[in-house]
Amino acid sequence: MDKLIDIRDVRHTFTTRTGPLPVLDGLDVSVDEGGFTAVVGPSGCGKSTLTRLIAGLMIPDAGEVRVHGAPVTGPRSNVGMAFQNPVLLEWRTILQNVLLPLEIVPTTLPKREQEARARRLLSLVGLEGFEDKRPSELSGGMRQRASLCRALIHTPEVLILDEPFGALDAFTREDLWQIMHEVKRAEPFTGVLITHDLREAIFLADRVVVLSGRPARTQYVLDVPDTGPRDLDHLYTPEAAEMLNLLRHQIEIAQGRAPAEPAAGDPSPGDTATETDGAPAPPPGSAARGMH
Ligand SMILES: Nc1ncnc2c1ncn2[C@@H]1O[C@H](COP(=O)(O)OP(=O)(O)OP(=O)(O)O)[C@@H](O)[C@H]1O
Repeated sequence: MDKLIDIRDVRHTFTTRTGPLPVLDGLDVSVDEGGFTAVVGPSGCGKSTLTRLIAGLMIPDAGEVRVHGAPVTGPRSNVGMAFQNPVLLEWRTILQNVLLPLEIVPTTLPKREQEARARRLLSLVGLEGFEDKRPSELSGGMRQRASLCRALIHTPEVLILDEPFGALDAFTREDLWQIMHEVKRAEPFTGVLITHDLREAIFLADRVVVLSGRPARTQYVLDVPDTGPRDLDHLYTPEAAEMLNLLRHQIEIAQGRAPAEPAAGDPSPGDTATETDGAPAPPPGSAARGMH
């Protein structure tokens, strides 16, 4: 499969009032066309900065950010974004909110077809009948579903989801995970999901990238095996438990609460022991790569 997003050895330091703040230091992330990559890591490590790189909202000090093989040199209009706070405009109906990107990004789609597409997306996420409501008339989960339709209306090349379900209660969140699978089947997209929820990461994504603490580098990559259509029961299988254990261990390393593992080929510190002793092994069918 072709890489749609290819980020290599990216380094970046922000200038702040209190001095330089190194945020990224060796970031490698690639997302295949049609793939869905989740990015996890300690709070404040640089996950949202990564989404800004993909959207072309900032250019890194060093390294490469390519989309479809071309270097990203400025803001990209063909990116859809959804955030934890959906920020829908109260003076517009839900349908008008979903149509908003088409007023900003040039489109050749005739008006009637734009509206038909917005209605189709709303129906796909279960919001049929709510097209003429105002955002305040919807629950938090419904607003987030509308925000997802808005992010998809212009058929973006890349869909970026920055903790979109973080503020929702557990049941609503799980509903939305299932809706996401339905949306991806009906409207295939290439996705990048930023999340703090490891269950969400393995349920939605086909690849999970673990970032180290700040300045972030790519610490670990887990390819989630494709087990066909996923339902929530999938999260309670031994394979899922193993993946979650492994990712949790990697997060502990990223937070500095567990020792880092040696790179392949590094001399072992003891006669027989290795630093990976005690670390969970990758579950069968998954491919895991440590990055050093
Ligand atoms: N434009 C900026 N100027 C200066 N510092 C910034 C800027 N943008 C982000 N930062 C800082 O860079 C660091 C990484 O921010 P970022 O939002 O990417 O982290 P994050 O991993 O998404 O955080 P969280 O998990 O808390 O959402 C933070 O310390 C943040 O304060």
